[in-house]
Amino acid sequence: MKKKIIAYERVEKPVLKDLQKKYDVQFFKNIDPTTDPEFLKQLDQAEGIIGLDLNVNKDLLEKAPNLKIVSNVSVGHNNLDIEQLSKRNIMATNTPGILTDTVADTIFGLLIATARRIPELDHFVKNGEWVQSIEPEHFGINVHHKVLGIIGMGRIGQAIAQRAHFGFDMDIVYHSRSRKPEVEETYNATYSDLDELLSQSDFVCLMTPLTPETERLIGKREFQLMKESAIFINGSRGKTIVEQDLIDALTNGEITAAGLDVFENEPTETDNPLLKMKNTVTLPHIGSSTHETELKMSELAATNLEKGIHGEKPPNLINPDVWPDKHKGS
Ligand SMILES: NC(=O)C1=CN([C@@H]2O[C@H](COP(=O)(O)OP(=O)(O)OC[C@H]3O[C@@H](n4cnc5c(N)ncnc54)[C@H](OP(=O)(O)O)[C@@H]3O)[C@@H](O)[C@H]2O)C=CC1
Ligand SMILES: O=CC(=O)O
Repeated sequence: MKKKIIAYERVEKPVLKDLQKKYDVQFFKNIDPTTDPEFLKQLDQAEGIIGLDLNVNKDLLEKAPNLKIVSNVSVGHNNLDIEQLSKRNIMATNTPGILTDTVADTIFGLLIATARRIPELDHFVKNGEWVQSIEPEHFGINVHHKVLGIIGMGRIGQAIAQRAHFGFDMDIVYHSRSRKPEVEETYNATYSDLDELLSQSDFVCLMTPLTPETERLIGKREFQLMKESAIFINGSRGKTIVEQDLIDALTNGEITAAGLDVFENEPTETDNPLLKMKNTVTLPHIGSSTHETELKMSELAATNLEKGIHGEKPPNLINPDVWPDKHKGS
């Protein structure tokens, strides 16, 4: 009998087709996984789950007695309760590295689009408002030679630093849990505590994972520490900031603009005030969403999944504590 698999929300078609040849795979999208009868039926038998952003918590795991692996098609894994997974000896995997450059491109694009007001002025031209030469009220802010503060100098943070240093002659200040001597040397970056980074930077770019330590990391106090001319970019997760405090900071002129790829709730509410502001650029969480990179992510997630359901060690195991002693070193 074919092994049962759940594919959830996003697995690229060629990868899904390939998996469907080998396993009994059901694909679910736009359902409520806590109540959908077909999902719950498959969950009862499933040995593997592959997909994006499924909330894998104690409740779901209690309904998944045969599960061996949850394979995220993302590098972020804040949707997974790792403690509960490990308790049940279930593997969790993600897709680090292969999306790094694509996400850094997106974040840098967002930064430039916000500083140079590209979406706003695109709308201005297409709307027929460009009827005479533009006025200073349409001018933007330089990106090159400015100070870029990066919070979370991991894989993606470093790829952003590379673009900023070599492409735009920016001065880089960063904050992470640990110092990175190699990064400091390669990108002439300076380590700083969070408050100093916030007060020094022309652009503040948030690129940490969402964890209990980073949840609501940037709120009212932190926005008030930023320069009034600062542009804030969030590429991490929406819940790493206090969204209402960002709305207030933009409304009160405590900072100049914001570029956002992520929101507290996704999809965000259509009446979110951030969507009505001229000084925000908003994206629907597309950091890694190019055809090439999404395919690679699905392929890597499928490799992780297949290894896991066949009792082999997946390359991107997040909770190595589940790997039995007899397999250590393999
Ligand atoms: N918008 C999008 O589409 C995408 C968003 N992401 C988000 O980006 C995140 C980062 O990805 P990636 O760069 O690959 O991950 P990494 O693990 O390589 O980097 C994470 C960085 O965050 C730092 N960090 C963790 N906790 C804290 C903290 N409490 N305070 C300060 N810094 C902290 C880490 O510090 P240290 O190195 O010292 O441990 C590390 O430098 C993902 O987890 C995901 O949430 C990822 C892909 C796409
Ligand atoms: O947000 C996307 C991810 O890969 O994490």
